[in-house]
Amino acid sequence: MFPAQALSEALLARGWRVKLSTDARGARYTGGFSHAVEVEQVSSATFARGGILAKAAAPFRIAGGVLSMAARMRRDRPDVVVGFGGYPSIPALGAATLLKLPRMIHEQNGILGRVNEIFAKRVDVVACGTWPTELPEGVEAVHTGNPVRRAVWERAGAGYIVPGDYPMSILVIGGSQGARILSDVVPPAIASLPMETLRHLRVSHQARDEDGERVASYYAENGVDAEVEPFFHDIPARMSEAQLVISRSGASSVADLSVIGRPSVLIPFAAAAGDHQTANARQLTEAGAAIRIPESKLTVEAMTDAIRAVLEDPDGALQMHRAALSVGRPEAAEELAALVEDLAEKDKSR
Ligand SMILES: CC(=O)N[C@H]1[C@@H](OP(=O)(O)OP(=O)(O)OC[C@H]2O[C@@H](n3ccc(=O)[nH]c3=O)[C@H](O)[C@@H]2O)O[C@H](CO)[C@@H](O)[C@@H]1O
Repeated sequence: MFPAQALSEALLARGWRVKLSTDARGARYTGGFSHAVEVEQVSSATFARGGILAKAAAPFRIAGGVLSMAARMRRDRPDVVVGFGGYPSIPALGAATLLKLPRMIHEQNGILGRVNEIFAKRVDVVACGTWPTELPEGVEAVHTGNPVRRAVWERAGAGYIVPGDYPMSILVIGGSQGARILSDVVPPAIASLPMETLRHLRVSHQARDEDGERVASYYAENGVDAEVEPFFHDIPARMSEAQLVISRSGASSVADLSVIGRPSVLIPFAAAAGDHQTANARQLTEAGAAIRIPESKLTVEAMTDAIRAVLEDPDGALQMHRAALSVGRPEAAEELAALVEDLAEKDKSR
């Protein structure tokens, strides 16, 4: 949802009206959007999840969503329709294709997701968050980078305090849902740090609801000052205060890390389609901004070594901070908004 939020912020600032079309589930995650964005719910469905009945009903739900969206778009005539992938984007993109409205997609990862793959050849432009992105031949593609929210780009290059003998913090995040593997491995790794380090350390740890209690008590029993939440609404602030971030390498997490510029230890989600999280992590590891630990090699010892490598080497940490910034694209939302405007203009002059 964050890339759509970031684009809506840039478009509103340029004076556009913005509507967000999503399904009932997506509508629950729109809290960060400006009140000026109208949220329109539409039915959609996935073939990938659910029982046999849900799968059998999926084509009908999708067709219903496309037709209802087409009726609304005939009335509203949006200047441009932008899809960010995922099945909730099918009705709006499907309707825009039927009505031949200007339309584009943005792909966050280096490999097209299933829905974006279907629409890549049916849209005017494919904007890419990662470069290069594997695309079918003949597709017009532009590298915009992954748009980050205003609260993130406002902290672009926020001053970095190198690790030392004063209050320090580590942020642990597992994508938008939290990651069990990080809740298993990170608390014991942090608890094994020297007393001298622990005395100055504060940890923010995002854990899944079902893991929260055991993670919080483990930290408390081992004398670690930690805050454990299922979702932090102030990640940009916490990230800019952190000396080190331990994270999955989902596209938006990598974008946030590179715009704010923080050293990280990344554990790509091994089951992600086409191993795209390893590709996402590469942007930061190749620049020297992150240490990657594949899930297959993730142990408490490997995590402890990685944390110590950053916290006990202030010069190295400073280099990692600079390296992260060198790949950040704080202007991605503006570039994407400019692309949307170009498409709207092109259509008017047709
Ligand atoms: C498990 C999975 O399939 N994940 C995919 C999903 O990632 P998912 O959406 O889970 O994760 P991302 O890293 O892309 O985005 C997470 C966002 O949530 C923010 N955050 C996180 C924790 C928190 O407490 N508060 C908070 O605000 C992060 O800073 C980041 O901006 O879509 C991405 C974009 O297609 C893919 O790259 C990921 O592979």
